Amino acid sequence: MLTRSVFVCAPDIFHCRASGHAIYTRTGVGKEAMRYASLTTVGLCPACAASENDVDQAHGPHSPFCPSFEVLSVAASDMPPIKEVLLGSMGALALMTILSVIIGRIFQSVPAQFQTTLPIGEYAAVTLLLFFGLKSIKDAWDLPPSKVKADKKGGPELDEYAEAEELVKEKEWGDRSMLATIALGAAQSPWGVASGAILGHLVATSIAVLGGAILANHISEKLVNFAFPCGFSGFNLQPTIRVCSELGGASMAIKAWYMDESNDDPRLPHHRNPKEYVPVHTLAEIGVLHWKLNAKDYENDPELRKIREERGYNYMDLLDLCPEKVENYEQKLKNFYTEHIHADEEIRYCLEGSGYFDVRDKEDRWIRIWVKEGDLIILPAGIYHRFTLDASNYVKLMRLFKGEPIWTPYNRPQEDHPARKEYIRSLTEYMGGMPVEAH
Ligand SMILES: CSCCC(=O)C(=O)O
Ligand SMILES: [Fe+2]
Ligand code: NI
Repeated sequence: MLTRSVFVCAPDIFHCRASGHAIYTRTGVGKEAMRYASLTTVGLCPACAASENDVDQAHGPHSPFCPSFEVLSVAASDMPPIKEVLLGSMGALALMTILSVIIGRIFQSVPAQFQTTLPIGEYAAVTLLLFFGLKSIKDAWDLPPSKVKADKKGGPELDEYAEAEELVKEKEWGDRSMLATIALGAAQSPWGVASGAILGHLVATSIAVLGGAILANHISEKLVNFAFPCGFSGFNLQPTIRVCSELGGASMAIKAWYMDESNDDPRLPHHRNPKEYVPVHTLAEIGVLHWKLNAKDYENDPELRKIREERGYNYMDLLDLCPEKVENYEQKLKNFYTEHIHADEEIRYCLEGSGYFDVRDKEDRWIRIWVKEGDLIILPAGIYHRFTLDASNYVKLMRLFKGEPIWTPYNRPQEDHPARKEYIRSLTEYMGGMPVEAH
């Protein structure tokens, strides 16, 4: 039987007004896209498509997120040329992809406050990608071998439609790819995502159109389901790498990253593009130690007591960093953000709110350490550092000290300061003295 593929989409199954046969259409945004998407025969099944372009009555509003590229065999004589099909569907897909990316951006950029303290868009991206990727694999896994259709020689068309209908109901991987696009658009560079997704669709569409007849017999449905997560990720390699790095970041005990070079507001995160997280062992290598404690019960916390006893931190005070409680608030913040060292360790335990401790690494790059409730960090004597509030604009810190507290900052440059020299020496030596319980 002569066949050519048509794109179909789950919500767009309706019935031939003449014969009552199920008809599958390619969705688009609005009539134009639909028409381009080769739907001259919509409204009538190919067999009854004597009259043309009776398109719209049967068709409700389109979902803009429905670029499914399921494939169905239809008698070729009733179909427009392949070039039109390809161009039309690509146009619709490109439009939907761009829309998705825009939606993703809006989703991300809503409240600046959330964006910096809680990267919702990025977590959502990771979650969605994981979810759809895994679901696709699971679907493939669950698909019984009997569903893999045996080659059928020109059976009645009605059967093929019915079978395709079943297939369509079962899977909506186009929708999945759109959701993933929205999510990636939220988390990543919009141009990269848009071009990656469009390229991905172009290749998938070409394969679908050209190999439509083969796919229509869904010999490789199982394969397609396995291939989807890989393929989509492949075409979005860069964003995927970023999402993986985001996953890494989300799972970190304490978040730290290399800073960009921009002079924007210090209270913004100042991530590099792409983000570069710094693992705790790298922090440990430059002598920065970290513990996660229960800040809610800091007065009775046995873990805190143990650290204080072991390290001799007999002095303690609380610093509530807000304009009402701190004298010379603005000036103090300015001083905190001026690069400096101390002759002693700087020990800070975050009880509420959050803020950024920036420290220089061995190559003199800034590492930004995001300290939140429950984070206790120790900066070694002699390390260049500074502190700023983040977008939440509030932090309550416990300050600890061995003996009488001395907070004197020595602003950079301090290459001849004994504490600096000692610190440099300790960096070049084996850092074996690190307490192992720090994490
Ligand atoms: C607000 S505590 C951190 C600021 C700092 O580096 C310091 O106090 O020396
Ligand atoms: Fe300091
Ligand atoms: Ni612990």
